[in-house]
Amino acid sequence: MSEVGPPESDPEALLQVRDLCKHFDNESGLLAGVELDDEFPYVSRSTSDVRAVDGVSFDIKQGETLGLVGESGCGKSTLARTVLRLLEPTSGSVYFQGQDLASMSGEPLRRMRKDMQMIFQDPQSSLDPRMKVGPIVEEPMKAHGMLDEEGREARAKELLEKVGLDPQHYNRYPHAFSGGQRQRVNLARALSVNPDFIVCDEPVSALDVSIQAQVLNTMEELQDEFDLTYLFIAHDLSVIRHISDRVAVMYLGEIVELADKEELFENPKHPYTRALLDAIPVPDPRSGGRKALLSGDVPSPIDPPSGCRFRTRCPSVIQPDEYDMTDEAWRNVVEFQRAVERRAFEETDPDALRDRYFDDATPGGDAGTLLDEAFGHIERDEWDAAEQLLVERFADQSVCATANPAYEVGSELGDDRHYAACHLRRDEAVAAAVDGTAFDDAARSRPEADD
Ligand SMILES: Nc1ncnc2c1ncn2[C@@H]1O[C@H](COP(=O)(O)OP(=O)(O)OP(=O)(O)O)[C@@H](O)[C@H]1O
Repeated sequence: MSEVGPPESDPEALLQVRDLCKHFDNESGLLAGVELDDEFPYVSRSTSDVRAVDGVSFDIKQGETLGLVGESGCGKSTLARTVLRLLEPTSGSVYFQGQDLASMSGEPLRRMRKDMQMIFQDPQSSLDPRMKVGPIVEEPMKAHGMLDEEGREARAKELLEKVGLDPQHYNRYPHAFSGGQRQRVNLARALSVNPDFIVCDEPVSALDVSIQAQVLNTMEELQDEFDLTYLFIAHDLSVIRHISDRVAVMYLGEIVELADKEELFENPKHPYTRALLDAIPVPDPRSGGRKALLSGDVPSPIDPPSGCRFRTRCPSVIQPDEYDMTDEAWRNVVEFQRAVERRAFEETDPDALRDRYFDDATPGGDAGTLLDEAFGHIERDEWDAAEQLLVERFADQSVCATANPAYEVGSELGDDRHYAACHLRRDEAVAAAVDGTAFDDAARSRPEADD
């Protein structure tokens, strides 16, 4: 890892993460160490890795909050823990205050850890119920040999007050506090060792909405007062919008979009970000609350799709160059192919399927011939053959499947960079690079997918 060298990026960044990967050995999971093959030959056990974090890069500047958002299981917590080196990275680098964390160990790493604290989602289980809150707050100071006993008590009381608690409650046990108050105790504990950087992993998700805003406001006040830098993880976009300066959107182990908060919310460039934003509950009662959520399941991180990982659910997947269908006809092909993959219908009559999926637009030419072939397979109950044909000749031929997208486009709001991992942005990225609104490495696109 150390041969990766110092990353060339924002020299003022407090944290620089480059191409970070964390893969879990699948064998450490449920069937770890169990020899099944002889006894249960029909149980196939994959030895492939879970690619929980797979080539993630970003910077966080001193004093800013980077929000990290994504669906459950996309790798947010693994990324956070790997950044703090609570988990050993599989590859890639993390530089904190210009120092390569991977090359540190023993006492220097322990000292560096003092400057990097973490707050977890569940304020209940992260506080030892047998300890009073005063000693809980003092614990990290003790571990790092800070101050004497009296000094630690005075600092703990001062911090309890700073986070909005009554210092007189120093001798109370955690059960005497509400969820929001317990999270404030956690904040005081993290602050006790005077850190520069705090990773907040879903810190308000377990709290009532009315309490969330109060805790977030306190976190913002503390950030100003102590010049703190936050990596703030949440799956809730309204929380992310409240607290972040910039936002990174994560999908299946990768960052798919990263931009200034306003830019990301007002001018999202990735179809996944748009889908997440569309899923935010709308206050207007006539809208019926939530809009449609994304269709289809998130693929397994053991065998993620080639190219763009979102392509198997993307509503805007790009038509392969070799066809010349109308947009409607291509959308129908995609919808039909996904329906066949999911075995979403029982109908096998070609005319009925044509009516159902291609009523408004049927592809002609080669695409039409291939579709007829697929209809024939379904009519003969050869579902696997139909699926293989549709996937290989349509889905797998798209640039979305054959190349990894990575583009920088011009930012309309704010003057920060806007990264969008979507091939739909290819032309914009090139234009941005040409007229100088983006950066030198804009429009860089990674080579052909290797899987
Ligand atoms: N120790 C582990 N061994 C094997 N796989 C793991 C391990 N920890 C996490 N994973 C897998 O890695 C992927 C990412 O998990 P992670 O908990 O980082 O996601 P997340 O976005 O934080 O989800 P959530 O919001 O639900 O906490 C998931 O597929 C998860 O099952």
